[in-house]
Amino acid sequence: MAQRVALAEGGNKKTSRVRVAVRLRPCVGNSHEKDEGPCVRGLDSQNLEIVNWRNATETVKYQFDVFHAEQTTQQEVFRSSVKPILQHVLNGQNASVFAYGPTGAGKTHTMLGSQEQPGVIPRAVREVFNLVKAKEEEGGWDYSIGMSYLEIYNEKVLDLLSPGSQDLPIREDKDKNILIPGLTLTTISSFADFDKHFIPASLNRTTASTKLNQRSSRSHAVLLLKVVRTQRDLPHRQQTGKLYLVDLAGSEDNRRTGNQGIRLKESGAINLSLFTLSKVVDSLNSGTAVRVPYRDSKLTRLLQDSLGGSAHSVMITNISPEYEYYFDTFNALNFAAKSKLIVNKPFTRETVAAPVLSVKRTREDHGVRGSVTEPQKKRLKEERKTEQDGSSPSAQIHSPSVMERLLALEKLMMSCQDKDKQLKDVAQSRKEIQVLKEKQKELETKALLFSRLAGEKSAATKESVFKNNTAPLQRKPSTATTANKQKAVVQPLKVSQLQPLQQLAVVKKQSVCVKKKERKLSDQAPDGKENIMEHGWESQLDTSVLEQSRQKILQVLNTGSLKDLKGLQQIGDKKAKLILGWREIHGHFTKLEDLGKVEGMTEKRYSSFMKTNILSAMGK
Ligand SMILES: Nc1ncnc2c1ncn2[C@@H]1O[C@H](COP(=O)(O)OP(=O)(O)OP(=O)(O)O)[C@@H](O)[C@H]1O
Repeated sequence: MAQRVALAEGGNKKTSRVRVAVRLRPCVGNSHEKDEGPCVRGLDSQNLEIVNWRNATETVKYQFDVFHAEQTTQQEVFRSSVKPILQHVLNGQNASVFAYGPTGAGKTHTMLGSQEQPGVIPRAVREVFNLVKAKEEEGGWDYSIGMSYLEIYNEKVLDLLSPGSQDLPIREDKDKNILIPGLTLTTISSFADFDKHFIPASLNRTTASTKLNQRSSRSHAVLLLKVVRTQRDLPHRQQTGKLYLVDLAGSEDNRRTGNQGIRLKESGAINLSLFTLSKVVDSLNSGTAVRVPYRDSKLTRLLQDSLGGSAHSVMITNISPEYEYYFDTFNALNFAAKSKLIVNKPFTRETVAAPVLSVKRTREDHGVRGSVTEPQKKRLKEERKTEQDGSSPSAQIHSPSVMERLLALEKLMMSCQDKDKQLKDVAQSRKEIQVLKEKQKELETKALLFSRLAGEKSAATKESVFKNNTAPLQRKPSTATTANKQKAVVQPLKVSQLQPLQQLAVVKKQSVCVKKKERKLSDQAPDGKENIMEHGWESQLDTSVLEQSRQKILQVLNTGSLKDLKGLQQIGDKKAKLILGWREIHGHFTKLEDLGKVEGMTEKRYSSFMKTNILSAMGK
């Protein structure tokens, strides 16, 4: 009997890298902020630079697939970043566009826009209808379009087309398609039809006023357009393509949003899901993770298809020009830089109404993305070896122990809000910074000597490569830097951000210790259990409770204030500051073992830290 059978692959097996665009919002602040000038600006249609707060004379440069400057219109953003991927949806493939960035940077403006300046969503829907019309005229296939619209609010999936509905589950079918049973799918036959459903549903989205944005999105909103095309003649092939248009909630620094109560809870959920998104990206980039943590948040579970999955994806990172948002912008750019390394494998989803032998799926088809391939293993082995014998020039140039402390201290000086305390801390920190800078200089002189010997380009040549002819960006006066600091004391972050696998290739002594530690901590016994020598006490505990405690500690490490960090066992003032500093430089701790990379956290201290904190959390 004729049967509809899913084909494993419909045709296109090519890989598709996540395209990353960055859009800079115009300055919308008061005149005082405008006087300060922007902290970031575009250099051309792909490159931009941001002031380097660590050095008054330096900027950090980034390159993306597209850079949209302040004056870029909604039409241009759509035409260059979104329109090219829409055609795939009509061929049974998935595509997704998501707006990422800190609160108030223009994500909703980009995705939704306004009546006068419609954004990506209305333009994309209109374009899909246009494409369908043109295809129908070609003949041979019938098309139907359906829409769903949901928000993820406080880790709940809510149907915006059916307000009042309960939290919906997210499931995955055997072909790795992400499904939401119970989600309304409304058939639409024209753009006007879409508008009729979309506008009232948008009003159901949860927004609220915070100090940084009058109408801040408190949820991640996802519009899904499902295009099904069916062949008119036998064998009546049917292809289903999905377009996800996602307006993410913004990452928030609650010291500045002034969030309290319910807003603070929302913010916790937003930050946690964005943190998981960052972990997913790290995991995909490292290529070594056994498991990509998609399931750790609803957002990543839903975007599983779009990140390292089967979609043609575009991420539009929105950033703000004002100094007020400097660190948010910096973090967003670093996230965007690592996201552009992700590769997706789009394929056509097709069914036919004829008896078809089921196609055997290869291991790759099943999406075993995280497993370590032989070449990857070899590369990792080589990297470890390089670090251990110190033969990498970069291993000689960076010194995290000195540099991280320097950065952490400077950051603390810049962000400290309590004025009295600031004066005291600044005097103390200045002294420490001076000592650290001397050490840094000493290391650089050695590094320079080494790289000359190794025939590398000198630091001066490297610096000139980054020079451009445009006038320098205005630098906000900072107590942490001096005007005569002509030589860059640190490498622009770009170098390490774009080569995550080499990020640990730092000073020989430390990296050897960190690597060994990392390997030992993450070593798995053949049966998958953790090394009993390291974690013997853990095996006595209930695994789910243990995992909960670990997650709690990880959350404090990633989102806790200085006070929260000091609330952890064995974390004093100095260590808490070093953790904050590490966070500023590297973003979040992907896993607890990363704590081993923080200055002074030896293997023994780490084990003892974990044991004490977990047992104390469990009241033992
Ligand atoms: N490109 C732009 N041109 C003009 N105005 C803009 C632009 N981008 C953003 N804005 C304005 O900036 C303000 C904040 O933008 P928006 O609400 O889109 O930020 P958001 O990133 O979605 O914030 P949140 O995460 O808090 O929801 C709005 O008033 C918006 O109209």
